[in-house]
Amino acid sequence: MSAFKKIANIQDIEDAALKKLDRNVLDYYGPGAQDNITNKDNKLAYDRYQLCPRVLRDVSNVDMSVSIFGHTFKTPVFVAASAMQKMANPIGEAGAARSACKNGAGYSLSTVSTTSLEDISKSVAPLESQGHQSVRWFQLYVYKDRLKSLDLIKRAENAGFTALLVTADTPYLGRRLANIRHGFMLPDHLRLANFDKGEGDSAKKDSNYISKYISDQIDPSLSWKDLKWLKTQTKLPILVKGVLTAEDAKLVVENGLDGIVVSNHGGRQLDGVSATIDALDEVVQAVDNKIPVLIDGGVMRGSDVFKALALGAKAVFVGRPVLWSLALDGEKGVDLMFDILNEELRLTMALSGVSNVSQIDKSYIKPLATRSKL
Ligand SMILES: Cc1cc2nc3c(=O)[nH]c(=O)nc-3n(C[C@H](O)[C@H](O)[C@H](O)COP(=O)(O)O)c2cc1C
Ligand SMILES: CCCCC(=O)C(=O)O
Repeated sequence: MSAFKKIANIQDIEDAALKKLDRNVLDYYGPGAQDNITNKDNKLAYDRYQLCPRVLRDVSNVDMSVSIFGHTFKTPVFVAASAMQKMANPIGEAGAARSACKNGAGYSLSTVSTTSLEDISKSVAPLESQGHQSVRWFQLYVYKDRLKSLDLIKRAENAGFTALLVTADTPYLGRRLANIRHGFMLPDHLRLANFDKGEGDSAKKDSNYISKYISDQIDPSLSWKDLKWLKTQTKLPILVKGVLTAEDAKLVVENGLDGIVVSNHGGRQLDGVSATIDALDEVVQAVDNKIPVLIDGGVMRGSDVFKALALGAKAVFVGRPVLWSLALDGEKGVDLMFDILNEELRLTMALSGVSNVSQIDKSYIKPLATRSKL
């Protein structure tokens, strides 16, 4: 048997990355909160839906493009906002932003990134001048110091970001046991690049740096009235990230906000909540096509993307797969991730008998059948 092994799927990328990263980083990137139940279930839940393909349809051309807020993306696979990507690879957030741009995919940048939002825009500028389109969204944490958030919004607008994702599920950080046990520290050579030097330094006195940073800085009193106020402070559409119920989905619409990301933060916040794919249907029903609904959590395969689209998501974000891909090979690693997920989605669509995304609906999936008795 040949020892040669080619990376064939996202799990292969994850396996390779787990061998490369050190414990400080792995403890932070990998696990969910508490007992990791929701993080695991985000993935497993996709297997509880089966595909229901149609045959003998012309699938010689498959178009994976989707439109959101007037932008057409070449793929519904988007990059999720995750913190501190330079711990995975020195190119950090710019590697993922450039790869998303080349692939015509949506990109989102975390407030607590290790590359500034201005530098992200600079990193994609050469690609834009070659004709690639970069659609960049900014994930906003709302600080106790509102001026800090307002300043980020203005800078995001000026740097060409075209939507805000306001994270609603993190009034406090979830209990991430590996970080509590071993401590977690942003390595000394890195910093939270959207802020002046020294941001977060006082939290560094605490071994669980991130948890302390959030409790010092992020406003746990955030409520719907604050989001309504935020809406008056920017022309950018605001998506609420972290919605899991029909009730909250309706409130997003009633409060005049522009979109939803069905998310449990990759299982990193409240452990024990449902997998996101299981929450998607009720959110989509509640929203009744008034605003776009997107989803993240546990997406590892093109068929997972297909199932999310079938349940009404307009697009799907991937979080950890981007981090593992950066760890594997920087920007090229993320290119490989897109190649794999796009090819898997294209093939799932073709083998299901659909040639464009608007044809994908609930008739193409069903809950896992129980095995019939022989
Ligand atoms: C290491 C890491 C850091 C993250 N940082 C942020 C963040 O700064 N802001 C945020 O809204 N979500 C953050 N998230 C959550 C992601 O945006 C996304 O919801 C989640 O990763 C999706 O699940 P997946 O990793 O299974 O794809 C982070 C996730 C990870 C894994
Ligand atoms: C201050 C960093 C918080 C990042 C975050 O959202 C996460 O770790 O899930």
